[in-house]
Amino acid sequence: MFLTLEQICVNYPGAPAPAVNGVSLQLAAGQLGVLIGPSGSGKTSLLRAIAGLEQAQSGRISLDQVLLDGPGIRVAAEERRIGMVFQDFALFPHLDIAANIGFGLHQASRRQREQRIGEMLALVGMEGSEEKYPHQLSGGQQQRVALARALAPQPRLLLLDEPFSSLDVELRERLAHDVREILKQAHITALMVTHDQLEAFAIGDVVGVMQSGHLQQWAAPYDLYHRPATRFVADFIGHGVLLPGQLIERDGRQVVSTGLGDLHDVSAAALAQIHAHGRDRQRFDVLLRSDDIVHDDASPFTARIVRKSFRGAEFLYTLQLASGQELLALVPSHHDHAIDEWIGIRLDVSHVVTFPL
Ligand SMILES: Nc1ncnc2c1ncn2[C@@H]1O[C@H](COP(=O)(O)OP(=O)(O)OP(=O)(O)O)[C@@H](O)[C@H]1O
Repeated sequence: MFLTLEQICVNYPGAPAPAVNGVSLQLAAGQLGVLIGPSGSGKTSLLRAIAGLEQAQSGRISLDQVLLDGPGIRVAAEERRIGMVFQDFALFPHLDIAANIGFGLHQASRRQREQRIGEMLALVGMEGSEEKYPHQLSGGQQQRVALARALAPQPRLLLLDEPFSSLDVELRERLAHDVREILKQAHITALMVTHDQLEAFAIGDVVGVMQSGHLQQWAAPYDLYHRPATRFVADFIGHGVLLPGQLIERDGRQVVSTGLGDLHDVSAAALAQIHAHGRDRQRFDVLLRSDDIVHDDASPFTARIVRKSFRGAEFLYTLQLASGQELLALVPSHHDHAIDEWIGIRLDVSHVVTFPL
């Protein structure tokens, strides 16, 4: 693996708990990793430890087979060849774009520097901007220049800390896709921190969810969404709700029975997960996402609409069962029902995910 972290801990003096607590993860060369998690969960601290700006008190960090941090070893930040892009662009306002991008290229000849600046501007789609100044550029353009500047000295790894958070939502989405393409085209290995799940999914080959210094799961976006490893991840990613379930045999088949009907499509992986619950494996919680609940007038199960929000193609309904439990359901927006109306619902769960009680 290109980047390997093993059991990294970061403790700030006087803090009651470690900011980063035993985090291990790996990135292959050219892979894009993203860390998400609530405020204060340790994402920035982890990034700074990788950059060498914060001391990891224990654990090992290696990059391209070289140990950067480990017992008795600490490679200085400026020798790690790690580039960083921050939220606030941090371009030098008094330098033109060429000088900003060329800032880290002191060892290159003038010709090499000009060539590299030209290549970097082309990479981020800003050819011909050499003589402009940062204040003449939009926020998105400034962030492209910041990316070009970080990539110019050919870092072995790029770290991005909330690079889009000061941009408006529409621009963020576009820039997130562009940045993924730019990094892939340049075969850069990168680790990014964001608050925004959709951004994480749009950019990351692998996404990690942090909570209280721990890395709860490190997985492909699809697996994070469909096979969350912990209740925290299930809730944090896609607002899953949990419904009591039970493994029973019906007509010779093992099914998961819930208050909203049986789930027949129980994969071997789901059964293994249920068996791993141990002691009380007959009863557990089943994860339901908004796209697992289908509006069906013919269904014997009904729920009351408590809230609804229009999302264009769909409504996101908050539903309440007779038991009082709330569920979220995405319903095509041509089904426009009123608040307090009872509608028929049916479960259509393609991945059964369970958690022990
Ligand atoms: N320099 C510091 N000195 C002491 N404590 C710090 C320092 N930097 C961060 N912390 C604490 O470490 C914990 C993790 O902070 P960190 O900034 O890494 O989290 P984060 O997940 O990046 O948060 P956010 O999403 O709000 O940026 C928090 O409790 C924070 O208060």
